[in-house]
Amino acid sequence: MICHHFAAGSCQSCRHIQQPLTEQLAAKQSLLQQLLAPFAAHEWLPPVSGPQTGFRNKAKMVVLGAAHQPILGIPGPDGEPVSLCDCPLYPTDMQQLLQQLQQFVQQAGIPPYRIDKARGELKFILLTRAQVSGEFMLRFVLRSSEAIPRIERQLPGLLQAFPSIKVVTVNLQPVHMARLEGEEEIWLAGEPRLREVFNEVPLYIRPKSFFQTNPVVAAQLYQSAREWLRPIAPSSVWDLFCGVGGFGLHCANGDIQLTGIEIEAEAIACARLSAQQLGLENVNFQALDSTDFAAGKNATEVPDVIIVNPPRRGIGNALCQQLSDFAPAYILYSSCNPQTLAQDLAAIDGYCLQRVQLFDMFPHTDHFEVLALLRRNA
Ligand SMILES: C[S@@+](CC[C@H](N)C(=O)[O-])C[C@H]1O[C@@H](n2cnc3c(N)ncnc32)[C@H](O)[C@@H]1O
Ligand code: SF4
Repeated sequence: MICHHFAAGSCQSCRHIQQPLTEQLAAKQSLLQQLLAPFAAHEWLPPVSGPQTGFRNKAKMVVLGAAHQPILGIPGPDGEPVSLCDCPLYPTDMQQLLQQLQQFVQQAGIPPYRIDKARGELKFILLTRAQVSGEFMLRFVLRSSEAIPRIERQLPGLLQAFPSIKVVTVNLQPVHMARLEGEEEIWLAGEPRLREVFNEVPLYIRPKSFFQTNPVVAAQLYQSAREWLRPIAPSSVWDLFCGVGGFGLHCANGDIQLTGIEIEAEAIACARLSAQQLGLENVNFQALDSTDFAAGKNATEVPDVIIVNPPRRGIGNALCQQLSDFAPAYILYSSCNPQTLAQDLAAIDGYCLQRVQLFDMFPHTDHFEVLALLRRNA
C-alpha cells in the first residue's frame, strides 16, 4: 500500500506498509507459531484480516505549530510538524473532519502547547468514530481551562458543519510531559457517550474507556469468542479486563451468569448500559482490579469459563497462579502481545492449548491480536 508520508520518511509508524498484506500476515503467523510452539496447539485457524486502509476508528493527534498555523499530526524526523489529517488509516469522512479541526483550532485562536517551552494550551485532539453510524466523539486535551471559552465560541459553527459530531469534551492535563490524558474530563456538547454496534450487540464508547481501534476485525474477534464458547454451553462466565464488555456481552444469553471485571469505572457504566439494552439480567459488571477480584473468590464460586483480555503486559504471575488453582473447565485468552501471552501460558498449569487464531487488528505494524482457547486437562 502507498502512504506518501511513509515514502517521504515523515511518518514511519507503519513499518511494513510497503509489503503486501499477505506477506505481513504470513510473517505474523510464523512468529506466533514460533512463540506458541511449546504449547502444541491442537488446532490453528486461518488468520483473520480486514481492510488495508480506512480501518482505524481512533486518531490521537498532537497539536503542533503556532496559533495562526496549527498542525494536527506528529513532529517529523527533522523536528518540523507533519500534518497527518490525510493518514490513509482513517476513513475518508474522518480525514475530512481532521482537516476541518485543524482550521477550527486556527479560527478559535488556541495556542498549541509547546513542549520545549512548556507554554501554550492545546496538547492533543482525540477523535473516535463509530462504524455503525459514522458519528464522532471529539476531545480536546488542554493544559488548563483557559482556552475553553474560545472552543465554546467556535463550537456551534463546527457542529453545524459536522452534525455527525455527537460528543464533545475537554480533558485537562496540567502536567508537563505526562501521559496523554489527565483525570478531569469536562463535557462541552452533545451526548455523554458514542454508540457502536458489533454483531447486533450495542457497545458504548466514553471518553476514558478503552475501545478496540479496528472495528471490522474486532467484530470478528468477538463473534469468534461467541462461536467458540457456544458448544461449551457454560452456565457461568467471568470476563476479566472486560472494558465496555465486548467479549462477555457477545457470549451472554439469558441462561449464562456473566461477571465482568474492569478497573475503569466509566467502561463498567457502558457495559451495564449495554446489558440493560440487551435485556440481560444475570449479569454483574464491577469496577475492580482483576487480580484482587479473583483473590477474593473461593473454589466453589469458580465459573465454567474465564475470559481474559489484558493490556500488553499480560495477566501476570499472580493471576496465572489463581487461574491454575481455580481450574475452570476453559480459559479464553485474547491477547494483543504474543510474547506476554506465551509467558502467561507457561505460567498456567493444567491446561492444553485447544485452538488459536490470529486477528490482524493492526495492519502494517508488528502488532496483532491472538485468541487462544485453553481446555483443562482431563
Ligand atoms: C486490552 S483492553 C480490553 C478491553 C475489553 N476486553 C475489550 O474487548 O475492549 C484491557 C482492559 O483492561 C483494563 N485493565 C487494566 N488493568 C486492569 C486491572 N488490573 N484489572 C482490571 N482491568 C484492568 C483496561 O482498563 C482495559 O479496559
Ligand atoms: S500512520 Fe498513517 S501517515 Fe503514518 S505511516 Fe501509517 S499510514 Fe502513513
